Amino acid sequence: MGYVPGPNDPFYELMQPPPDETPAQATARQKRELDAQRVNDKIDEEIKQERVQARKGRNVIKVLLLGQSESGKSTTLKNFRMRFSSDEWEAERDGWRSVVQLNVVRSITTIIRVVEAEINGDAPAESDDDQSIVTVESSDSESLKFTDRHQLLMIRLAPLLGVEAELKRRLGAGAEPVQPTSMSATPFDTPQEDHNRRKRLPEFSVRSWKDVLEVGNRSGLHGSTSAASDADLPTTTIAGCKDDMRSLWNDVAVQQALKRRKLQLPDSAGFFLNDLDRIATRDYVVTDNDIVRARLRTVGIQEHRLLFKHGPWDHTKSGKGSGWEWRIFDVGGCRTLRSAWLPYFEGVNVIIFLSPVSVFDQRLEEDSRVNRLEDSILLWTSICSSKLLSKTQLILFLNKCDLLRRKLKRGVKVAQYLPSYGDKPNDVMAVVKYFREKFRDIQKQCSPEHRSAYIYPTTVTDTEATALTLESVRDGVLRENLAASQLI
Ligand SMILES: Nc1nc2c(ncn2[C@@H]2O[C@H](COP(=O)(O)OP(=O)(O)OP(=O)(O)O)[C@@H](O)[C@H]2O)c(=O)[nH]1
Ligand SMILES: [Mg+2]
Repeated sequence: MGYVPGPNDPFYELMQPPPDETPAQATARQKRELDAQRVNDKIDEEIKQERVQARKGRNVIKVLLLGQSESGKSTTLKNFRMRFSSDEWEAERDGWRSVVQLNVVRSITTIIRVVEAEINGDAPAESDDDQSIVTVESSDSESLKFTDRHQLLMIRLAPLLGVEAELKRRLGAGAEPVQPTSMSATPFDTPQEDHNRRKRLPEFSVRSWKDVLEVGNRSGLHGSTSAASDADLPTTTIAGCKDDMRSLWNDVAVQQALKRRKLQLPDSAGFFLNDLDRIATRDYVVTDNDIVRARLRTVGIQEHRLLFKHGPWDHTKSGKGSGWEWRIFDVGGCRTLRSAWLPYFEGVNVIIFLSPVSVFDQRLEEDSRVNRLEDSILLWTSICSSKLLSKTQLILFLNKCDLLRRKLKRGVKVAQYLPSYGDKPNDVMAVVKYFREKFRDIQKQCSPEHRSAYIYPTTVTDTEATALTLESVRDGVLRENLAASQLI
C-alpha cells in the first residue's frame, strides 16, 4: 500500500480528486493510480531482491577446477559432492550404473579390436613409445599364439558391441570431443588448427552429467525389482558375458598383445575388469568407489553448487549462520577445449588445479608430440602468471600418487624422462617432494602479487583420504575469503 497523506499534509489538497470529477473520470484516475502503484511495488520488490542477492553475493565463492584432460577434475568434483552434498549424491547413485557398464564394455570392446587385429595380422596403429599401459603382469618373453579358443571368445563377446552402442545411445554419449578442432596450450593463447588429430579410438563424452544421470534414473533401468532388471537388456547381456570377459582380460596372450600394441586403456579399466564378479551381475549395486572411477570425459563446462551451512567461521553478528555457497565449475581439460575457460576467470575466487604426478612418461591424447608433464607445467605457469587471476587463491593437487607409486614399482625411472631429477631416490616421497618444489617455485616466481601456496599430494580415487583433504581445502578457502572480504 502506497503513502496516503492526511488532512494536515501539504500534499493533501493536491491529491484530492477534482470536485467536478465525473464517474468515468474517477474510474480512469483510479486506474492510473493503481498502475502507478503497481510500478512502484515492482520497483520496491526489485530493490529488495537486489539487497538479498547482494547479501548472498558476499557469501558466494566461485571455484574453478582446472588441469589437463584426465588429471582428475571431475573426480575431485565427485568427492566434493559425495562429502558435502550427500542427499543429491545418493539420489544420483543409480544413474551412474549405466556409466560404469559403459566403461566396462568399452574396455572389453577395445581389447576385442586389438585381438582381432592381432589375429588378422594387421599392423599396429600409430602409437607412442613411452605411453604407459594398464596391464596385468606377464612373465613370458616369448610371443604367445592366438588359438581357436580366442576365436570362440571373440564370437561369444560380440553382443557387447551392440550393448556399447545401446548404452551410448541411451546416455546420449558422443564418441568424440565435439567442435572446435583447433587447439590451444593455455586458455590465453589463440587456438591453432589441429593438424595432428590422433587416429585412436576416441573416448566417449557427454555435455553434462545431469542429463546422463536423469536418463539413467528416468528410463527405469536401475530399479531393484526383478521386472526392471529383466527389461534391462544391456545388464542381462553383460551378466551373461561375465566369464568370457574375465577370460579375455586374464589371458596371457591377450595381455602380451596389449603390451605389444602399447594400448592405453583408461586408468580405471583395471579396477573394473578385476572386479567383474561384482559388477557384471544383474543386481549390481553401484558403490562410491565405482562412481569416482567411472570415466566420463567433460566437454561442456558444468556448474555445481554446494552449500556450507556450518563453516567454522560462519556466523553473523546475531550468532546465526548465514551459510556459504560454492559455485564449482568443472571444465574439459583437452587442448581443444581450453579457450572456453577464459570467460569463467572473471571474478573467480579459487582455482583448484590438478596436475597428475604419474604422467612424466606419457604424451597428450590430443597431441602425441607433447609430454603430459610439460603440458601441465605450461598450463600452471600460465595460470600463475595471469594478471586477471592475480587475486585468485590457487590450490594445487599433485594427483594420481597411487599410479606414480605403481609406476615406480614397475621400475620406471623418473630421471630417464626428467634429466633435471638427477640421482635423487626413485621413490614416491622424493618424486612428490621434487614436483612440489618445482610447482611452488613457478607460483612464487610468476604470480603478479604474493600469494600463499596450498599444495596437496592426492589420490582422488581414494575417497576417505580425499575427504580429509577437502575439509582442509574448505576451511582454508573460507578463511582466506573471509580475510579478503575483511570480515575477520
Ligand atoms: N588411480 C587413479 N585414478 C584417478 C585418479 N584421479 C582420477 N583418476 C581416474 O582418471 C580418470 C580421469 O579422471 P577425470 O576426473 O574424469 O579427469 P578430468 O580431469 O575431469 O578429465 P577431462 O574431463 O577430460 O578434462 C577417471 O577414470 C578417474 O577415475 C587418481 O588419483 N588415481
Ligand atoms: Mg572431467
